[in-house]
Amino acid sequence: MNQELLARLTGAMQQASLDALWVSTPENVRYLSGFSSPADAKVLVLASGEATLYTDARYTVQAREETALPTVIARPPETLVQAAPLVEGLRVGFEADHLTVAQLEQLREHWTAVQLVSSSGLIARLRTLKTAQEVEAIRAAQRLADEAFAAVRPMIRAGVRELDVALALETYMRERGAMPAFDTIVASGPRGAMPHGAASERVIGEDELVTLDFGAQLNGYNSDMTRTVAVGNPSEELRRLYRAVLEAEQTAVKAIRPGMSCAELDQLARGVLERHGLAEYFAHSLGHGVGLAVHEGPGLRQKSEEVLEPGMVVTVEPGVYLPDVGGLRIEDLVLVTADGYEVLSGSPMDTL
Ligand SMILES: CSCC[C@H](N)C(=O)N1CCC[C@H]1C(=O)O
Repeated sequence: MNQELLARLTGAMQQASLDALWVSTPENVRYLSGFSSPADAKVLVLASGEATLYTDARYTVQAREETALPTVIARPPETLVQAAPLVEGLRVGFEADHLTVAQLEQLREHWTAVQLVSSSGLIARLRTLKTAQEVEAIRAAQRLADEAFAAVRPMIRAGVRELDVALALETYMRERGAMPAFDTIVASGPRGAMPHGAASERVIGEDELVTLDFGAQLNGYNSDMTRTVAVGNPSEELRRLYRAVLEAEQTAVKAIRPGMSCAELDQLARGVLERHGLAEYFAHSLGHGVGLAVHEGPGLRQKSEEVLEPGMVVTVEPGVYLPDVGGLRIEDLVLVTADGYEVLSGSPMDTL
């Protein structure tokens, strides 16, 4: 864990009046420790800045290779017995957004002389601002996704199953050491009306739009991009939808700069779709931060109170979804820079 990050975290803990933080959210465990099996690990951070990784004997060698943090090898609930002397008499925060009720009961059982405090978003807020190293990791993940798209684009035609397109994208990424960041979305024809239309056995038809939303997870960091491609000659109505979504996407991307409010950015894209009479079909928020998690802060949504800052990496992904007709989405991955933005996704977009 770098010293600046540690100082920011202990500062946030102090503000929340915490003497210690029990970190259980996998992405946060990885963020603090660099350990690549974070679902089987926890980190205890003390206000003094001392941090310890707890994992079990399956990971003895891996932990030695991957983390600079002192490591305790124990399996829960022995983990809690081991940590108990460090937290005795302290106010200890736990991550309410992740810890299950059963796990909280275990903490209560083993840490009897501890004041357990529900905390939320302490590390998530730090994670919204990426270091140069993190930006490089996301850039590499996106580059791989772009290459996968270029390799698979020629097979997206009538007569091919959505599943086979998804498999080709995922195979390309897996062969190069990555995993799919999430279930690859390939939504063709009327399935385009499903924002999360994971690839199905449907065979792509002639003159349809096909929405592909996918990402690579490489060294823990994710990418996220959507392209909608035309097969044959889609109808003028579908083209109209496509052009409206493209305009909304480009308008929002071009407005990105530090100080821009996330709610305002969402409204900018929504306003474009409104002028095209399509706002009611834009069924989700404009975008979200991307990093160790595919979905993280900041949220580019109507009720957000967040403001863009340099170092944030966000998606911009307006879409329209018309039940029984179809729909589409176009999404770029964008870095907020000191004086504007840089689009990290490099795949070409169709012009319709
Ligand atoms: C299941 S991960 C989906 C990734 C995708 N790019 C995405 O974030 N969205 C697609 C529809 C809206 C948005 C979402 O909020 O899930």
